Amino acid sequence: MRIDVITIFPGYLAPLREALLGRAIAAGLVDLDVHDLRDWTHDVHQAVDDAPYGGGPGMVMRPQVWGEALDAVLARDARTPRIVVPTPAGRPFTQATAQEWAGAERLLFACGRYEGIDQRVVDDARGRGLPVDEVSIGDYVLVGGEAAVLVMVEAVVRLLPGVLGNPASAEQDSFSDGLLEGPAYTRPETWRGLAVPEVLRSGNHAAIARWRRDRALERTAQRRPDLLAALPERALDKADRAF
Ligand SMILES: N#Cc1c(N)n[nH]c1-c1ccc2c(Cl)cn(Cc3cccnc3)c2c1
Repeated sequence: MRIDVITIFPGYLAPLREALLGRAIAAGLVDLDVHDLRDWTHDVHQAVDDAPYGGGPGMVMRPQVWGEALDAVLARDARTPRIVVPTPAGRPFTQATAQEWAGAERLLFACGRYEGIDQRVVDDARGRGLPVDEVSIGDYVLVGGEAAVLVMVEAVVRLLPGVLGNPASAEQDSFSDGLLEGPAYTRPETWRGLAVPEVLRSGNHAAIARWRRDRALERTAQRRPDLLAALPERALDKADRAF
């Protein structure tokens, strides 16, 4: 997978070259290029923003600069990317989104700042038949798109074959079966007077699986009843319903 990121703060994306993601890049599983939007300005001030039409607070990012940047970055690889534009007004980014994007050959993230990117940049890209996803990572307000891109790239890249040491981890993710993960434990057996649940030390794999499923159902019901309500009928078996 090729990932391109366009931003006015390239340094903000440095963590993408650390740890798991860094190893994926080193292993050739991911090609990452981070581009400075100001490389496509032509004035001495390298202006990337201007006042909003219709008035209002803040500034809006100029379409000319973004148009040139996107055209140039698109042309650097024959593969057509999904263009991802983080925005507070976007569709929710979920595990399902990450799984969908993990199948893409190429992702191009357009990181904006200020009050956002002139809407005509997205409209022009869509008008040329390019797939554009305007997404939000959650119901809170950030200062720009870079933090969102760090989150989304990690969520996607960890799903790529060969990235996680143990592929089962991704299969047993929270959300992968529609439920939150239950509690996890490791040695010692007792710590500060708190013991590991006995069933986990029983060696009875059926009982352990049942206990873990019950804890996942319990936690999901307590913390994310919306996820439970969204589960398809077939997702809960008779034992689940008895829980
Ligand atoms: N994804 C996501 C996401 C999220 N979950 N919160 N905030 C953002 C986000 C993403 C992109 C931008 C761009 Cl471009 C500018 N801003 C600042 C801003 C703040 C309030 C209203 N308008 C713009 C962004 C905030």
